[in-house]
Amino acid sequence: MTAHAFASPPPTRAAVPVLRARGLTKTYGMTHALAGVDLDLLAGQSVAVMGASGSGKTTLLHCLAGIVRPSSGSVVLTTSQGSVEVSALPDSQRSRLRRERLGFVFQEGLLIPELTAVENVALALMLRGVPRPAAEHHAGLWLQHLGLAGMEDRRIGQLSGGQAQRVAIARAQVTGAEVVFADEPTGALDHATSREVMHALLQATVGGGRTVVVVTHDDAVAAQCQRVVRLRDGRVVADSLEQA
Ligand SMILES: Nc1ncnc2c1ncn2[C@@H]1O[C@H](COP(=O)(O)OP(=O)(O)OP(=O)(O)O)[C@@H](O)[C@H]1O
Repeated sequence: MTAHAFASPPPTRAAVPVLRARGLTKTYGMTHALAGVDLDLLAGQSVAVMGASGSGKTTLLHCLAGIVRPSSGSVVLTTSQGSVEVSALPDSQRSRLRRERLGFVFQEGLLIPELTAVENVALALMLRGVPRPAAEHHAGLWLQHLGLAGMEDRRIGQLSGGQAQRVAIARAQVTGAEVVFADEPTGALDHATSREVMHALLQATVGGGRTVVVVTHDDAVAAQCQRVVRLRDGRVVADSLEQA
């Protein structure tokens, strides 16, 4: 079985948005981090979310991914397993949804330094009940697929920043997540490595019919995505899809 076979692409649902946000607001005290966002993300689409510091990018990502609940508005996720209103779920069900149906690549990687590359990736499967030998086998296939053959048994601290981000990409992909969220996935990398990591991320996601949402300050990273959404003061002020 190949890495692709284990995390097979979902059927095409071109007309139905994978994520549909309506009237999203998020308020922290006096701060309106999101001030009314409507957004449809399609299957197989790569979307960069850009904007100045404090414009609400991470808050939007966190609301879309069910990490935080919006103050008002809704987020509906539609995958091959059906539709769910993420924003209406209690905390425990949102955690489960994130673990089972979504993938995450954050700048810090969220990798466990004490574990090896293959153990970090396998953990995502073991949390879903896959026995360790099978989990490590499939984790190894994804690491190979992302150019990390021979590095499976290194701890995270023994990898370069770009290699560690590839481990994070493998971890986000190994469960077959149909939507992957990346917050500044290349923020700590040099230009060439950033390009390679973005390429690996896009190949592993969009290449398999999955959707990827990337928060970034970097124009070069955004240019690798199919669509760019710009935020200002918690609102969408530009969307390359609408301009196209
Ligand atoms: N947990 C929180 N508590 C209070 N205020 C918050 C919280 N999270 C975000 N904010 C505020 O909400 C606004 C939007 O923050 P957010 O992190 O979404 O912006 P951003 O565009 O991702 O910024 P950056 O590019 O600097 O990461 C900011 O004014 C921020 O200070």
